[in-house]
Amino acid sequence: MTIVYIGLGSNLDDPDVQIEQAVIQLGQLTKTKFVAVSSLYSSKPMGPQDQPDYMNAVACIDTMLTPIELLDQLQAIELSFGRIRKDERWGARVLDLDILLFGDQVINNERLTIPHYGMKVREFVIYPLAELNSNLVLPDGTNVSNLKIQLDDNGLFVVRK
Ligand SMILES: CC1(C)Nc2nc(N)[nH]c(=O)c2N=C1O
Repeated sequence: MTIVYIGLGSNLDDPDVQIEQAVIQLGQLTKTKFVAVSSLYSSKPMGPQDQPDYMNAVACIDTMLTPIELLDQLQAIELSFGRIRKDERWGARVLDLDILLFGDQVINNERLTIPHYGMKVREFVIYPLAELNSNLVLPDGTNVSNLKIQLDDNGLFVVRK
């Protein structure tokens, strides 16, 4: 089994409901045990500002799936929520499920970049991740609590514990 952290994001069609429903779907992944989910956070859009604020959370699972098997299942969930893969890059979306960390694995191939390429500079990832595990150390030795201290909260706030 491998501990995996997944970033959840939504800013369309009742984002809080999208996140809650997505968490239920994560609990139904094959060969996987659901471990925990962070509080629900509201965050300003990173990238184009002409879109609604986001709802973000981070979930933790313990899985026997391979990284690609997990990616396939997460992309299927996104599609089932109406996410069109050709969504405008950095545009509004109904649901984003990003694999942030897959154990201490470092993966770089055409389908997967793990750890997630932008996670260290995203308060809407680092704050919920530190909430779940303040002692977490990334594969490159970076401590998540130190990353949180260095990151401005950019107006991030907890909507629901
Ligand atoms: C468009 C981009 C980069 N901006 C985001 N901005 C925020 N605040 N939250 C997200 O989940 C998010 N996801 C994205 O994909």
